[in-house]
Amino acid sequence: MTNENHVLQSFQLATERYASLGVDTTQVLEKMNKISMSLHCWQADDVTGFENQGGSLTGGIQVTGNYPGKARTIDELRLDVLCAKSYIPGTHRLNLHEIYGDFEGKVVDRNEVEPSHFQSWMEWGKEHNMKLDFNSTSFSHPKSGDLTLANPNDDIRNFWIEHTKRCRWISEEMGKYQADPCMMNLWIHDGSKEVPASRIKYRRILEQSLDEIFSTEYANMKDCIEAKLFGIGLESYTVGSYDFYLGYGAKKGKIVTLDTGHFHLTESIADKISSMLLFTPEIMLHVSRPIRWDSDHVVILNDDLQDLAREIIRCDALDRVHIGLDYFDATINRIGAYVIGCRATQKAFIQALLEPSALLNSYEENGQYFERLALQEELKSMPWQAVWDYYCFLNDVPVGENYISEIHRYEQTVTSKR
Ligand SMILES: C[C@H](O)[C@H](O)[C@@H](O)C(=O)CO
Ligand SMILES: [Mn+2]
Repeated sequence: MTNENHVLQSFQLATERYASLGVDTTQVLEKMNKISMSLHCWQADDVTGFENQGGSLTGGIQVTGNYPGKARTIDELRLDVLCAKSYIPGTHRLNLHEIYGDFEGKVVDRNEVEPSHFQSWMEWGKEHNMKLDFNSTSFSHPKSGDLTLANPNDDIRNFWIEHTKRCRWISEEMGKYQADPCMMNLWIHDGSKEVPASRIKYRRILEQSLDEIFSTEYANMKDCIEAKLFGIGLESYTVGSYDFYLGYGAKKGKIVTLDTGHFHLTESIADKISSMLLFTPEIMLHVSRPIRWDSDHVVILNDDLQDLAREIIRCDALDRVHIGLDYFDATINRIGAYVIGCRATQKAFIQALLEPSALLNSYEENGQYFERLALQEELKSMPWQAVWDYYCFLNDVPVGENYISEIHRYEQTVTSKR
C-alpha cells in the first residue's frame, strides 16, 4: 500500500536528485502527458473480432491460452478497454482492426465494409476521449490463403485491394471525425513455407497492389506499412519483408511500422530509429515482446523496451514516432495484460525522459568515456520510480501494484460471469 504523503515526499527527493544532474522533473511530467499510446483492441478477445466468431485465427499468428472471460461482443470489449484505460495514466488512442466493425449481426464481407460500420466506434471514441487508429485485416478469411495482395490470381488480389482501399476510406472518415489523423496500418501475412522459385515475382505484385491502393490521396489518415520476418507455416519467405517495406516507404514517403516482434531476436529495433527518421516521414511502433519467435508476450520493462524508448527521446522524436501496442496473451487476465504492457511502456519513456542528456553529451564531446559509462550505470538505480508513482498519482490512477486488486474485483464481478 502506498500513501499520498509517501508518494509526494519521494517525488520531492527524486526531483532534487535529478535536478543535480540538470533534469527538470516538471518538464518530464509535461512531456509524459503528451505521450499517447494506441491500445490494440485485439488483446481483449484474442484477435477474434465480430465478423467471423466461429472461424480460426489464420495468417501465421497465434494466441495461446484459454483464460476465462474474453470479450464476446462490442459492448463487452468496450467495457474491458475502459476498465484497462482507468489504470493507465494519460490520454490514449484505440487501435481497431477491420474485423471489429459494428456489423449488427449482418454478414459484411471484407470488400463491402464502409465507414458506417465504424460510426458507433467513432461516437464511442469521442465520448471516451480515445482517438481511433485502424488496420486492414487480411487474415482469418476464406480468401486469406498464403497470398493476398501479392497473389498472382487477379480475383483474389483484387478482392484484397478493394478491402484495403475501403479501409483507407474508413480511416479517412475516422480522421475527419476526430479532427486528428487516423493511423492506418497495413500488415499482410503473404509468404510461403518453402523458398519460392521466384522471390521477386510476388514482391513485384505487392508493389503494384500498394501503388494502386495508395493512388487515392487522403488528408486525414496516414498510411503505415508493417514488415515481418516470418509467420507460422510461412517460415521461408515473407513477401513484405523489412527491406521491402523500408525501400517502399523511403521511396514513396510512407510510414514504416516497426513491430518489435518482427525481427531476428538479436536485432536491435532501437538502432533502427535514428536511420529511419532520416529517410521516412514518421515511424509507427508495434510494441510487443517476442520470446524465441513473434510470440506476442505481454510487454514488460526489459532492456529492449528501455533501449527503444531511450533512442526515441535521444532523437527528440516524440512528435514523429507513434506508439502502438501489439501483443495478445490469453493465459492471464486480459485486462491485466493491457495494463501491464501499457504501464511498462510508459515506465520506459519516463526513464528515458529522465536521462541527463546534456551531461552525457558533454562527456562524450570531451572524450570522457569513463564518466559517460559510469553515469549511464548509475542512472539505472536513480529514483525514476518515484517520478512514475507521482505521475500515476497526478493522473488519478492507482500507484504501484494497487491496480492488481482492482482488476481482481473486475474479474470477479464482470469477466468471470461471461
Ligand atoms: C493483429 C495485428 O494486426 C498483427 O499482430 C500484426 O500487426 C502483426 O504484428 C502480425 O504479426
Ligand atoms: Mn504488429
